[in-house]
Amino acid sequence: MPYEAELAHALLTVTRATLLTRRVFTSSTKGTLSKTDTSPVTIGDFGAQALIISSLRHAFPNDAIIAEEESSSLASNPTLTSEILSLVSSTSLSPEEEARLGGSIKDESQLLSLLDMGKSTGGPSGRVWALDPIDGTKGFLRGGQYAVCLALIEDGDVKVGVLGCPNLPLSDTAPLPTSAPDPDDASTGVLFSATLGGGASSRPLTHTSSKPQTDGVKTIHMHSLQPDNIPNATFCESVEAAHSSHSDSSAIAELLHIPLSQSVRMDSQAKYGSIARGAGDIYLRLPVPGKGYVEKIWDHAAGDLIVREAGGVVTDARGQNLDFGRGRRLEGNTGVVAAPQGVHDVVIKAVREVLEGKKDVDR
Ligand SMILES: Nc1ncnc2c1ncn2[C@@H]1O[C@H](COP(=O)(O)OS(=O)(=O)O)[C@@H](OP(=O)(O)O)[C@H]1O
Ligand SMILES: [Mg+2]
Ligand SMILES: [Mg+2]
Ligand SMILES: [Mg+2]
Repeated sequence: MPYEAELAHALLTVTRATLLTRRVFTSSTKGTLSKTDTSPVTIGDFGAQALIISSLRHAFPNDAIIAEEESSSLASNPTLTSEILSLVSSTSLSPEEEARLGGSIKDESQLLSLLDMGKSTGGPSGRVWALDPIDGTKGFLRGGQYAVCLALIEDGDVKVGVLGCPNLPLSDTAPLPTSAPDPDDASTGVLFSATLGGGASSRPLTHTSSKPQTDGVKTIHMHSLQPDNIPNATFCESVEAAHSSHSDSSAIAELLHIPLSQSVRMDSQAKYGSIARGAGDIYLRLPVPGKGYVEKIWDHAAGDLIVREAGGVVTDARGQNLDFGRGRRLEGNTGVVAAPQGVHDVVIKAVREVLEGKKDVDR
């Protein structure tokens, strides 16, 4: 199978990092700092990023890396740096698995330099890993959904995607969670993955060790929704109205006759994983007027592939494919609309009708 080694490595390194974030999630202190753009970052984000970059350097030393965080956000804070080092030093994997990932991080100076190895500018050629160590940091802090996200992009195309979603139900048939997860519940925690042309899968978060290719692995599919059934669809969107316009999504739902009670607000790329396994149907991410925000590739690469491999279509709000070959951001796109193949056209028509019908053209 093409990209078998990359997928196996991505599954293991995302598992190790996700289990680290879970330890921070359940701890009362999360070492939260505010970045220059005022968004939050925690010792969980830094720890997960350092561990994943360390393993990628070990396994694929010639590949470029684009990652969200950098050491300057730590602002030379020695207390937090040593907390992160102790966090990355206690592992949940077996010695054999640790060896496959290249072992542990030795000291603080190695930790800081690893954090800064995710500064590739990306572009249309070559291999680059896109990493979001905690997507939905605000959700992570408020006790909601978050995801550890890793994707391999080659010549602008996503080839491998893995999402670690520790707060989603393991069961593919469970409804979308609307309340805070119980981190001690053994039926919580799932990994989603896909390779281009190889389909999409889910598996238990903790079940990696002996046979990562087969243990607990299930092929996942979107709902096969048709236009007549759209009023029965569930759509999901960001919790933060600053990230995705809630008023526009309401107007679109109204046009499609989808009751608002069928919408679920959820942080992070857990939205992509959820619709890919049929726990929900449509993901709407609608540009907020006046912001001119350009999406980052690490917020979408893994989820885009997982949904497409599960039988969905992912485009921006204008119906264009997401273009991951334009650098660190999705420079050619605005918003995201992900839906089952049978209804994506109809959803895009409604999105365009609502967005183009408004006077505000800054989108
Ligand atoms: N202004 C604006 N508009 C759109 N998107 C933004 C914006 N600001 C941030 N971000 C990115 O949103 C990521 C969080 O994902 P979601 O928006 O899906 O989740 S939620 O808002 O927390 O519900 C979040 O990812 P993390 O930083 O990894 O948490 C950001 O990269
Ligand atoms: Mg962030
Ligand atoms: Mg993110
Ligand atoms: Mg993040």
